[in-house]
Amino acid sequence: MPPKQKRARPSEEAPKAKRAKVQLNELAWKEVAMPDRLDDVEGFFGLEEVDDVDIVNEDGKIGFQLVEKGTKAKTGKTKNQQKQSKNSKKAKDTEPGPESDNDTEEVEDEEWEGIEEAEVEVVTEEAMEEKPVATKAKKEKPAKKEKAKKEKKEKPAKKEKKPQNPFALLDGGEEDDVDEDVDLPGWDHMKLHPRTLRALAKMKFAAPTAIQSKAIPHILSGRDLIGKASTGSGKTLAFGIPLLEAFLKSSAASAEVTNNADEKKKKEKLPWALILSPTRELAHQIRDHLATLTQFVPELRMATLTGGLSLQKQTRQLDQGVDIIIATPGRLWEVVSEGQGWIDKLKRGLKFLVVDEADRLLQAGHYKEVEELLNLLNRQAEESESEDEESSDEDGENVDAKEFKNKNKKTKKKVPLPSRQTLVFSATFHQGLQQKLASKGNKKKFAADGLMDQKESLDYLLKKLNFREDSPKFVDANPDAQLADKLKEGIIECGAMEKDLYLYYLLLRYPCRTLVFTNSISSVKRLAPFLSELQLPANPLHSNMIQKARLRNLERFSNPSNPNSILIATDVAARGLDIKGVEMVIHYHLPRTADMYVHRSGRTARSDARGISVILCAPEEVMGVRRLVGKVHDDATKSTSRYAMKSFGCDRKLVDRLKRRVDLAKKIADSSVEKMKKSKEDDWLKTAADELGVEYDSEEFDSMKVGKKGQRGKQKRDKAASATKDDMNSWKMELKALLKQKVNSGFSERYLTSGNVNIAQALVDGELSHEHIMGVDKKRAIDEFSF
Ligand SMILES: Nc1ncnc2c1ncn2[C@@H]1O[C@H](COP(=O)(O)OP(=O)(O)OP(=O)(O)O)[C@@H](O)[C@H]1O
Repeated sequence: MPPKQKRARPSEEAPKAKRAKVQLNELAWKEVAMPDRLDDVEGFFGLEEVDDVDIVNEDGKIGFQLVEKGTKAKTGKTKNQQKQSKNSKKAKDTEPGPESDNDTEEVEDEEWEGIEEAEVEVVTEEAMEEKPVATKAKKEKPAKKEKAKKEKKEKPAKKEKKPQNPFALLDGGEEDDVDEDVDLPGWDHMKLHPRTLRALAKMKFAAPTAIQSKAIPHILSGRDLIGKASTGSGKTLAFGIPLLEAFLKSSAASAEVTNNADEKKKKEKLPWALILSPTRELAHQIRDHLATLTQFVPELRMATLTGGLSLQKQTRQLDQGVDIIIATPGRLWEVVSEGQGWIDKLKRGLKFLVVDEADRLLQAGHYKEVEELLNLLNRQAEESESEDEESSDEDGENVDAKEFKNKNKKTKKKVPLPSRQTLVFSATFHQGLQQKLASKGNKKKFAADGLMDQKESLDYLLKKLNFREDSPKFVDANPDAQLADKLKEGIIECGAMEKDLYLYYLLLRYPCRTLVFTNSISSVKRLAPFLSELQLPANPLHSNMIQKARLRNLERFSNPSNPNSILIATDVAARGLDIKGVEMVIHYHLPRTADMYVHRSGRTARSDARGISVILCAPEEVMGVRRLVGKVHDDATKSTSRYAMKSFGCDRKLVDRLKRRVDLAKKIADSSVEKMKKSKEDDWLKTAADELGVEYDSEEFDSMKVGKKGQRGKQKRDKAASATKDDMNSWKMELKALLKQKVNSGFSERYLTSGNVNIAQALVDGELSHEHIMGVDKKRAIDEFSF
């Protein structure tokens, strides 16, 4: 990775005949394919490579040379070459470098240090004229054709007859002739481009979902739109398909423009769509999804701007020219603050602005950045033009920097309507939104439902979006229900202290990919080891974890080889995550808002799948559940359906039998956690006391620290921390013995009699399953609902 501010310098020597120099940025960098997952693949996410480049060393000066077509291309990034470049650069240049970027990819950045400053020499004129886009398209085609040919050889019969089903064409591995017709009657009415249809066929999406059916035609006709649809209902493609259609249409139109007419504009390659996402994980998910959709349109280029990856690499991607930017507001703000004129480019280029999960953008602390970004995007074109002139005439200060400085000083002018189309999507827009927009926000009207702050902010944000129309099209794909069709909801009423027991019961009785939500980080920290003691390994996920651990745990949770994986998470995992096979969501705590319940529960029953959401409800939460039902289910106000949430039937006898296991596991886990916490705290306090030169007395400190209110909790924690090694050992032995016993009829004798079986290992090896422990056939929680 190149360092932050270093750029290639013009050579001081006279250029050799017919050799032109280009910047590293101008090469056709290609992203290295990574497994289809959300994480950053141990730091390799976003790795790029370039073909047809040799590294040359002329008189100790490192450079790059494009090799002629037909000759064997070498990548410019072997480790040795990087080191060579780096070393030689270091040897030559003793000037202090720019301050290092504190981004997460320091290692990779370090390895690239020095290479950015090297010059790139284009040997042939033909090569020089190749634009990155064209290079990419040309290079990918032969590879695809070869693959298709290979597949054709393996399945020759399929090519002969016209496929009966629309997907057969793709299954047969036909050549990628993008103009070939794909017959997908479900999509007929939208008159989509053959390349879009081909991708849909490959994804096996035979027909649009409701939100896609309702929203896409309006977007295609040029309307601004607010789309609401339940979780997992395909909102990403509801905006993704029209974006692709518009791109295909505009590239067809621009192909008709004669070479001379708009040559300059074509070269500039302005971004024409910006998608804002509240989280980095979502941004990558959207990108992956759109990448699948646009797989037959290699000339369309996307860039993801999110935290956690090198800012320089992302900026370089932008410099190469992108069509669609998918960004989190924080990182986009950073990019525009860098001052490379990006706000100006966005203003001139954007044809689409998409805000996904708009209500989340308000809650996540991004609001300020979103607002500032929209302010800048909405600024009058003339202002930016005059600043442009100033900046180039005077001190060369960039447009963005000036806009930042002046944005508050300017007298407010009427914001002109933008030429871009604005699309806003979420699962939790309320129904009165359209009227509110039309009335331009009567704040008093919103106060009635007690959610004043959020709705006021939302109204404000929507105004900031500066829709072209007074009343943008409001499409609600599920006006009667906020939750997915195939989601079943249940409630287990239990004592507050029994939640662990019922959680264990559910996980043991109904093994499946399960997501457990809690309201606090400390609960996640406690429950993960607790379940682990019970031989149910659970992956924790909360915002205090380092990003890499979060991503790794998410990846483990979504690993298809473990269909019974468990994730214990705070609401950081509540929105947007599209993880295949999540069958059950358990609300260990009642969510704080109805919207959060909708999003949490929406991690299951996605697309056409079934799923179940169960609330573990303590007596003090009953009123909250009633309020929740009233908000989420419209028909809940009718006396006949007062309880839209059915009581989830539990085998109470079985629950009783699990009690001792749970008690022991709790003791072991709580003691371990408290011991660890205490030793960490003691270490820290001792060091602090040493530094201050005072004596550290833990008891005295504790009495000062904890008020009366916290005394009970503290006593409990102290008790847990004071468990002796012998206590722990005897609990562990007893638990181990209990875990080997059947809790129901039909338990495998092998595990009853063979005393030295390592149950955890047997579970991992797949020799032993939950059914063995339970002594019953696997049951699906969803099947327990017979309504
Ligand atoms: N037309 C279609 N037919 C079948 N499956 C589809 C179709 N469109 C999208 N899907 C699939 O549905 C799943 C959910 O889509 P998506 O993530 O876009 O949902 P969403 O509405 O944005 O959910 P959330 O509100 O939770 O973010 C994805 O796995 C996607 O591949």
